[in-house]
Amino acid sequence: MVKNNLGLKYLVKKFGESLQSEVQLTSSKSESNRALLINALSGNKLELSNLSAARDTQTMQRLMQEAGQTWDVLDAGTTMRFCTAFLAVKGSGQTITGTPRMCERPIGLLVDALRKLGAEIEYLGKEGYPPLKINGLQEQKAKRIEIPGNISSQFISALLMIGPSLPEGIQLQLTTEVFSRPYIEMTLGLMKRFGVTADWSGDTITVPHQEYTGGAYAIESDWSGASYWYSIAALGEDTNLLLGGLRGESLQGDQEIVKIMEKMGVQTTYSPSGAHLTSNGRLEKAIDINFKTCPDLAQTVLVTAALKGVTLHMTGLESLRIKETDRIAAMQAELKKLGATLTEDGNTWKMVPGEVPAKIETIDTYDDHRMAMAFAPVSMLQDITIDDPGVVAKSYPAFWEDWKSVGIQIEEVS
Ligand SMILES: O=C(O)C1=C[C@@H](OP(=O)(O)O)[C@@H](O)[C@H](O)C1
Ligand SMILES: C=C(OP(=O)(O)O)C(=O)O
Repeated sequence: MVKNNLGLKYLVKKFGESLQSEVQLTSSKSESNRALLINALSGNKLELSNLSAARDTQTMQRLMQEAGQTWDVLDAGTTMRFCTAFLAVKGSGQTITGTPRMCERPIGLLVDALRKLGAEIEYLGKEGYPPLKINGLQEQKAKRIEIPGNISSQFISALLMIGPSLPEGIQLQLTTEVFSRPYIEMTLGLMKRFGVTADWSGDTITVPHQEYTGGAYAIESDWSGASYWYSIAALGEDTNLLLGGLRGESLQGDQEIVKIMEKMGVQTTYSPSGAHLTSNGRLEKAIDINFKTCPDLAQTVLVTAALKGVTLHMTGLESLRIKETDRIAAMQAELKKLGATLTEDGNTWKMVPGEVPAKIETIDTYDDHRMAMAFAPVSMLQDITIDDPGVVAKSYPAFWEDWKSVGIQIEEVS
């Protein structure tokens, strides 16, 4: 089990002032975990700096260093999918497992693809889910692999990163529309940074056999983590906030938060130090958003909109059901506490804000870091209690410390 501080709650006190401050943001776990996999596949040729302190990244780093018989990824999706692909080329009978929730998150499409390439993979529990026992491929049996792109882009990223190490390379044919596409582009972008070329034409991505080159790379700050600060800025008045370490040209699709929040009052400009957030006074009362390219922003945007009286018409939320928790169900329950309703009609969702109660009930977090971080900005309007605040460690361990550093008061309650 992942040990969060069970039983602990944080009372985040209302912060009624205008926020004039700066924060050095945590770095991206998505970039970090890709860089760590590429480093391992390259024979440790990379010089990485600013690796994320996220538990998901620390776990990835520890597993790669220990190289033991049992790889426990805890609740880290990327770590599970990337290490499974790594073991499919380098493994010799290792077991890979994770938390009970991780063993409910699908991996069948990745396993099918790796088996076709020639790896021997056995399901130790339920077919299609971790835990797995993996023997690395002795001989490559296929090069062209068909894979749906609408379940998790992490399967595709994992296959692409091992592609150059395969004797014949890999050719992926994406058989459905692609969700979370920017994460695949991030993968290809980092591979290119380390000397590997790939071609994405139509629905086919081709990676020839080649060697990763070495080189130095500083991981960028985390745009998903930045989204909670955008929420604070949207809910506060007269904000002036510098988020250190973010770049205007990012590999991360969650930079989309800039465009979304422009419609809810936050303007972004860049300097060499990072992203500067100021208030722009705008508020659109109904917004259409497709979260297909940025699913991790959904919770932040839903909470911000619910509190600003903005109706959201949404598509692209399908993958939320198979993340750290069923995020649709969790959001339906918790948004109710803010007086809002989230309804589903086929492949579309609608969030209608309501009257925000004068005292909001404790927010439950469902072992999901993004539940805690998305609801914390309620404190711009009133006191809010967040259950199991330690969940943030998965991606942003310094989250609460960073909040305190700008003057937000937090008290432990039980
Ligand atoms: O590749 C990545 O780093 C990620 C891809 C996304 O997952 P899916 O591709 O499963 O949507 C995202 O939700 C996750 O937090 C990180
Ligand atoms: C879904 C997430 O992570 P993962 O899939 O890597 O567990 C996330 O960080 O929101």
